[in-house]
Amino acid sequence: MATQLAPVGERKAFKALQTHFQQIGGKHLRELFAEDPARGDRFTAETGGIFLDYSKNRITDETLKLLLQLAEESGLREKIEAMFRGDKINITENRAVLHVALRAPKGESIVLDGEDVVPAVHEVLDKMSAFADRVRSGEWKGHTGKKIRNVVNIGIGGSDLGPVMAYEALKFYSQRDLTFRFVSNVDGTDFAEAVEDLDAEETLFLVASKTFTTLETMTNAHTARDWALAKLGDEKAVAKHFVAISTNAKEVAKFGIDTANMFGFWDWVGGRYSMDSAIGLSTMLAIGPDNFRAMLAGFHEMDVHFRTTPFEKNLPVLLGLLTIWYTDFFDAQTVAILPYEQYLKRFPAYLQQLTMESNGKHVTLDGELVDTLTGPIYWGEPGTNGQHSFYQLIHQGTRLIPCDFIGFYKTLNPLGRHHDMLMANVFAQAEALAFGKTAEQVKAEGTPDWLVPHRVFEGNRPSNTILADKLTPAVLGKLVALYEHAVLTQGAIWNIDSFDQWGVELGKVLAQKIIGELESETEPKLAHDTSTTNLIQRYRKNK
Ligand SMILES: O=P(O)(O)OC[C@H]1O[C@](O)(CO)[C@@H](O)[C@@H]1O
Repeated sequence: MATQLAPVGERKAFKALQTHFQQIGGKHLRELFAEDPARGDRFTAETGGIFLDYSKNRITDETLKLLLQLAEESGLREKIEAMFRGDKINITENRAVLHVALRAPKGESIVLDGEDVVPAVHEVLDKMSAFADRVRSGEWKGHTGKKIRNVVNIGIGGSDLGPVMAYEALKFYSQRDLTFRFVSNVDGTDFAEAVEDLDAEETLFLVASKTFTTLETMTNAHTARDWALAKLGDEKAVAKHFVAISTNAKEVAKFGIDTANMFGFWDWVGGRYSMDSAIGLSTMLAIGPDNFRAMLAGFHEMDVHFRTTPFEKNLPVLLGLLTIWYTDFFDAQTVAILPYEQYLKRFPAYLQQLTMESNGKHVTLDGELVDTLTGPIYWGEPGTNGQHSFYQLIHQGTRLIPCDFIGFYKTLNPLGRHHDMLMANVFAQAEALAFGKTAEQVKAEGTPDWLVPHRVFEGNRPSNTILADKLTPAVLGKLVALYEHAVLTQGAIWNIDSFDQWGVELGKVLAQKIIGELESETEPKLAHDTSTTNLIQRYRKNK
């Protein structure tokens, strides 16, 4: 199915950007601000209380104009509409991409294959809410009649990273007499440590898996069942202590969970786009149905903004285009996500799957090799901790690392001067990265000549600063949707499938084969390369 899109490098706007890059790529942010002092007022955009200052990027009005032209020429508008309309834009899996339907308000309609999907979304939400209310109030009892005090989410990838991130991000709003744990790794230590101090009689397991066939999750779920039944004794206990979140009712029933205790979603929700589906049940149990719905409303607000706002004022589009600029013209390899909000400590890890599983692709939708770099590496840590760890390299290393700073006007935990100090660091870091410190400035401070080069800050390191009032469920929804749509923006330009993940398959298949070889009672016939064969043999000998 040809997309009719020329390779990125052959598009008119891209070629114009290449010429433009020759002219301004080497310009320093000091010069850009000197020539255009008002850029700090102009290169900003805001929606629903999310403010983006992108003036400290190595761009001019012309850069922006050409990037916006590239978006138009690449069919971004049509791509956005196609997603919202429910077209099967996940071409390699022949699926619609409708995470936006998960937060569509009641009464809105999104028709897929002749059926409006929004009522089903609200049915599941209502079922989740009723269940959450029962658990939170203590009405839902375990097999021996005790209240549930512990919730353990078992899932991996999108069935873990979103729930963990949202739980941590919204802990301030959580019901504190409920303990939450998240088990993802097939490493038994993850499960063992998670339940070490828990009482099975008071523990509810949420088995979260879109497919309900994922090796790690099913292994952990079976171990959890054995652990629970060892204490509770009776198969019937499963009904009170296990619920499933999945699209696969057949496998859920096979596992022994009553499908009445299953919260469904659909194949048009990608794993990494699912934290606002039933996969978010742990989030709802923690913060309650009203807060969860407030989060969905936040997501929806950003969806409407993305769909309706002209590109030059559209936050996800701007964020996406800036990443294209650094990736494809400056050859930047990474993007650093630097939240100055302790509650967002898992946000960078969450964004890693969202961005890298989505845009880590090497062929276009037409199956041709892409002719530019695609998805960069996303990484990061909360400020100010990162400052005392890896910022040295961002400031003075040899790589260009565009940074996203995320900060809030208000803290949820006001403590003396802490918040002003925290936020002073956001502004100082972005300023230092952009403007640096020249040799003249260093010398003028009386630094001996030999030390001057070491103390020079080249500057010209670009960053975005994203500010919001305070971290609420709605604001979290807006932030996640902002990055989701920035991912689509990038994918549209690279003309790749941002919604499949074939790259995770090969390792999974090989591991299945090797498991048998590691566990075989008799010496297995190994048909690997010499390195893999030796490693397997060494493991077998020493395990
Ligand atoms: O929810 P499931 O089906 O267990 O899948 C978990 C994760 O595995 C992947 O398919 C691949 O790692 C992710 O896309 C997904 O989020």
